[in-house]
Amino acid sequence: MRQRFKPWAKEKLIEHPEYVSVEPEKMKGKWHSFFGNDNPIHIEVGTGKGQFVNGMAKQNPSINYLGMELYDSIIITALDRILEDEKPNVKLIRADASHLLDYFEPGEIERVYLNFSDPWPKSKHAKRRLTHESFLKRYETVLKKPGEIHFKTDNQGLFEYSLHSMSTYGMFFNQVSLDLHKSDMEDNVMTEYEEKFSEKGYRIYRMEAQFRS
Ligand SMILES: C[S@@+](CC[C@H](N)C(=O)[O-])C[C@H]1O[C@@H](n2cnc3c(N)ncnc32)[C@H](O)[C@@H]1O
Repeated sequence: MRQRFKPWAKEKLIEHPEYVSVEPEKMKGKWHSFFGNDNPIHIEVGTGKGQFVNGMAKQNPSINYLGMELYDSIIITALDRILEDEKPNVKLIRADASHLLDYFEPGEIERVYLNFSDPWPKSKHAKRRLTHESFLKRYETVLKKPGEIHFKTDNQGLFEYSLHSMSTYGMFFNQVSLDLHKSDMEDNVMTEYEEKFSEKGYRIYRMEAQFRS
């Protein structure tokens, strides 16, 4: 995602500790208290501008959504979206998924969403893909068993890589769609990238994968 440097973004994030955690290590094991309830917590890794987590939070008030994003200048738009109508069940974490184990206790999360993750097409960059084995290990640890990953992308190469990486890891698939917008899924919440690419006529791929318990 293209980002413009916004020097004021960090300050604004810090002004809203009720919605954004910029020091997630301090929240390890305490995420339910951040939401003020024991409802399941679902995270979107690489939430971007937060359209998905905000839409999901509106659609499913008894699930807590946590949007994780690397960059202040991008996550700031997700915060603006939350502030527009102050939903209690969506919060943000400005953090790098590579350090997931520093932020969450084992079993603290109930689902991981990966939407339109950066494809890193060169094979020398495969380790950076969010569905690389090293990331799957981290997700498996922080997820409550059995633990699911829901994944959407327009990128056929990344989708094929991810199917292979997950099945090699021993995961199985509850749903696989090779053309989501022509499928019968009724409650799909679109992400920014999904809107942009489907308007251009690109096909959207989707899967629900589960770890073996
Ligand atoms: C292509 S965008 C997709 C944004 C959004 N999910 C969507 O579908 O519209 C991918 C986002 O993932 C973020 N990202 C990439 N690697 C990450 C990581 N290791 N931890 C957290 N966020 C990451 C990027 O900064 C970027 O905003």
